[in-house]
Amino acid sequence: MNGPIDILKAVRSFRYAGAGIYSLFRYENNARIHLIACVVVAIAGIFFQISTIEWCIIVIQIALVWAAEAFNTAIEKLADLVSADYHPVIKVVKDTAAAGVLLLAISAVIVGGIVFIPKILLLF
Ligand SMILES: Nc1ncnc2c1ncn2[C@@H]1O[C@H](COP(=O)(O)OP(=O)(O)OP(=O)(O)O)[C@@H](O)[C@H]1O
Repeated sequence: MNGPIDILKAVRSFRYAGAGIYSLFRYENNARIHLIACVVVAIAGIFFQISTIEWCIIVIQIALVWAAEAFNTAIEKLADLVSADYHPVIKVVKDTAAAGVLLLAISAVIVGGIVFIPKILLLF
């Protein structure tokens, strides 16, 4: 882009991104599951009074899973547009995009375990 920064264009981009976030949580089942998991983790974080650094790591993990879910959904929609019928390449594209979400979800569960399991054990 040449010339000064276009603030209005930046604001419009935020609005479009906001619409994407709305549609993600409104229509995508997996994104809703991640949202519920996030609320549970936030409640646990408050209950166990986790440290600032633990909050930072958990927030990064949650954002990674949500971002992966957003990219996965975008790829799925594009794939459906490119080929509504079965196609072996579409299968690989969708499965690989889903694998990205799964890998980050596994890492989030491991991080959650490392942070919360010792605190849960202390309750007994
Ligand atoms: N057009 C297609 N060609 C080949 N395989 C497909 C196609 N559409 C879906 N699949 C296979 O079915 C799986 C599920 O695809 P689908 O698009 O239903 O995603 P999903 O995980 O059920 O997500 P959502 O319910 O949010 O759409 C894919 O991972 C892929 O293996």
